[in-house]
Amino acid sequence: MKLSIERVSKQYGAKRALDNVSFEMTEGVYAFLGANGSGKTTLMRILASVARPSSGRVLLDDVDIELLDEKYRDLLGYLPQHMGYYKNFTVEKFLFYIAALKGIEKGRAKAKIDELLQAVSLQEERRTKVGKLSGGMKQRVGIAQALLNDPKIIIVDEPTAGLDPKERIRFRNLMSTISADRIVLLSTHIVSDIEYIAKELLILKRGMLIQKAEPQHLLDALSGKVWTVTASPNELAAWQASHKVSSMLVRENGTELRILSENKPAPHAEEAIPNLEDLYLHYFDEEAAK
Ligand SMILES: Nc1ncnc2c1ncn2[C@@H]1O[C@H](COP(=O)(O)OP(=O)(O)OP(=O)(O)O)[C@@H](O)[C@H]1O
Repeated sequence: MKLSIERVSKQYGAKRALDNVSFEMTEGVYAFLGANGSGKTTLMRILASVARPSSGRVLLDDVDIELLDEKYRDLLGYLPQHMGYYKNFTVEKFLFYIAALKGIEKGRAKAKIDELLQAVSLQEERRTKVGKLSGGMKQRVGIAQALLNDPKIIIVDEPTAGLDPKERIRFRNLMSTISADRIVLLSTHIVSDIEYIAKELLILKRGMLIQKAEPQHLLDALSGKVWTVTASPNELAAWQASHKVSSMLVRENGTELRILSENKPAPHAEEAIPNLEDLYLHYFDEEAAK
């Protein structure tokens, strides 16, 4: 299976939300990293066929998804950034309702709902009204509804927003397991969500795809540019003003700063192994500073 994005642009009035984006995906997890407004949601909506590109096209195994139409949607599972829920429906009823919309026969839907409620650990909430669930629980209902039709292409926009650390790990494992024979595309600001599971990272910046590569490849490119230095409290502000600081860790002998720098920033600085947080800062420094 191959999903090809060919020279896709999207214009909203004078705003170019996507600018000539091209790439291909096969089975596995792909993760969009991008600052706010970089075009992730716009691209995901186009791939989920709820929005159309202003120019360019999307092909599944070399056939335009507009021609495939319903056949394409049958293969699709989509969790939008802001999912609309029916508050008065119980979790179970909501999932049956979505299953019916997707044309899934009742017996099959029941088996699938049982399986998915277990996968997202919501068995005990199956008769709870959606309006009474916590944000993280609602998000798990959203993940379950996206998987109801056993989709071959899964598009999830910030799926872990609102999930606690345990739920994030669960979600990561679920995506990793199901991606063996599926294309999974997810967007996030939280880099730990995609560590270990992403086959490729796609870095979008102001509507342009500026990188698409294996995480390790991108991390290797940062090698020799990440350093740690230990600073006393009165030195911290100066370090922050003069360098890109990716993290700070309070230790007994001072604060350990993680710094991105082309050159060794101080004689006592020690080289560190780049991680995804460093990578995010490297690409989105100006956005992060805004
Ligand atoms: N319907 C719309 N009308 C006008 N402009 C829009 C519309 N949708 C998105 N945009 C603009 O297009 C750009 C890309 O937005 P998009 O929502 O795709 O970004 P994003 O990377 O998903 O951001 P976030 O991380 O904040 O969700 C932004 O500048 C946004 O303001």
